[in-house]
Amino acid sequence: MPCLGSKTVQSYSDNLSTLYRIVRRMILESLSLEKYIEEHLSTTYYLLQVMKYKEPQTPVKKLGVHEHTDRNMMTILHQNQIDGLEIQRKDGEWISLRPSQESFIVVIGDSLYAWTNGRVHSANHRVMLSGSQVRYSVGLFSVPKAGYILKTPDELVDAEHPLLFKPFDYAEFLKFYWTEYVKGADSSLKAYCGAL
Ligand SMILES: O=C(O)CCC(=O)C(=O)O
Ligand SMILES: [Fe+2]
Repeated sequence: MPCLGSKTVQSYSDNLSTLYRIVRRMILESLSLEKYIEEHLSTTYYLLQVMKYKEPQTPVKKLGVHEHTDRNMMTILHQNQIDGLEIQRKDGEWISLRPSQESFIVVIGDSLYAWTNGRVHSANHRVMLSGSQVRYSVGLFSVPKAGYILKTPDELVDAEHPLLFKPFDYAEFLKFYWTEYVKGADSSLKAYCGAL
């Protein structure tokens, strides 16, 4: 990747985090949970990650990133014009995304899925590569700060929607995740603090 320079990276992250805050506000407003907006924004930090996928030199699709859900709150992705991201629908079918050059893709993570008691879905996704061009993508990962307890608001829990996850500290969950992951055990958020 060409050298971006720290100023460019900083202003890019600033703009993306503004977009993040807009989307987050829209989600909370759609759930009538505006009162939590400030709390959420002040307990979130951002990680900007640049990913480079080598050209696979094959017409047959090759795995770039294994299927997964993001564990954090929300991820905003942008790619160069080389496609590869695939999202799994709830019925199991995989969809290849063809975003325009101006598009940003919002991926909901398990933490927001848990906090909203399943109201927003953290979709399984993966990267599949083909062709002879290098793929770059940039992701802004919004992450809950250590020590902040993510607790599903009472407004989202009722007889029809029983509590899915007990309150959790994301940093503690990550410790659990990596410990279980290396053992090959179930390291999902459900295994850590599932309430059902
Ligand atoms: O490169 C992409 O488009 C997606 C990468 C991704 O899903 C991730 O880093 O979590
Ligand atoms: Fe991801």
